Amino acid sequence: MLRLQRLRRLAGASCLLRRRSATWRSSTKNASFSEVLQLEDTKLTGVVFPLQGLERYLAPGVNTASFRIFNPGLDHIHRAEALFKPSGRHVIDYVSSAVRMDHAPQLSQPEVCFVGRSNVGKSSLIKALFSLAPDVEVRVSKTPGHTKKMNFFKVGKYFTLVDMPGYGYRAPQDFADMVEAYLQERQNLKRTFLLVDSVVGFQKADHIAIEMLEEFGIPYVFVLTKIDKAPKGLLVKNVLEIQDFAEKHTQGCFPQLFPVSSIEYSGIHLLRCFIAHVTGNLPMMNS
Ligand SMILES: Nc1nc2c(ncn2[C@@H]2O[C@H](COP(=O)(O)OP(=O)(O)OP(=O)(O)O)[C@@H](O)[C@H]2O)c(=O)[nH]1
Ligand SMILES: [Mg+2]
Repeated sequence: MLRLQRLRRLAGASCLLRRRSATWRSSTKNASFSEVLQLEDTKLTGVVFPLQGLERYLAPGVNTASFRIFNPGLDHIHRAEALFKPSGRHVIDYVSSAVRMDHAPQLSQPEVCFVGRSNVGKSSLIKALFSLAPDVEVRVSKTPGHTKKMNFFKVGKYFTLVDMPGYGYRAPQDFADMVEAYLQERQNLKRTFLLVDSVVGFQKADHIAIEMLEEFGIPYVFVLTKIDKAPKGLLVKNVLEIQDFAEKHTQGCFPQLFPVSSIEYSGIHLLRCFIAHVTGNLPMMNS
């Protein structure tokens, strides 16, 4: 697809954005894995492995093999958490922001980035991932189009997380220039997380972003956000649709979706573990 055409479509595609905004409840309950381990089994599964927690709502016979492709043990999840906790010389911090690639910090450590429609919950997800490092400031807002720059956060010497501006409604003018260039040029980019809102499911702008990631041939994975907000039936429908799409219509997408709630911390511990894994920081894992 012509770059300019995609640029316009990504920046301008008006989506069915829900204006009904959620208030940010800054609960720290279940932020740490040791707290989660105190939960009874069903609740623990729901918080740590939200996909598996949904299995009981599925019709008999639905194939759930792809729900467990990345299926670490609790010990791996615990080990991964240590990377997200600052200690001694292990510093987690905001590095800098950039609107152009030549302003992006020169970092050689593995990197992952978070993309998705404005307001889908990218910054909130990063804030939840960093909830054990409360000094790290990640700004979230109920107003779509809040994040205007690429924001780089360094997790010690291990990896970098990048919070991207959103596409679609109120995307920054230079969105596509900045994000396309980043995705194409960033040598140390190990995985792109494409966030989809669990209440609204795939939107037109998401398909444009998927097309772009497929065209660039870079590995990506879907994250389903705000699962605390979606009624169970709708959540299950969107989960199955996205899993099916990833399996049948993509090349570069990891075939397991990661559902999360940045408010209740569901899926956050597993996602920390996946990030540690894809950045090469859990060498004992072979899944
Ligand atoms: N209920 C609920 N609300 C959430 C969750 N994650 C984010 N939100 C809310 O969604 C709104 C947008 O969150 P942000 O994290 O700023 O979204 P963003 O994708 O970074 O948005 P832009 O920077 O504008 O692209 C805020 O009002 C958040 O409180 C979640 O897991 N559950
Ligand atoms: Mg943001």
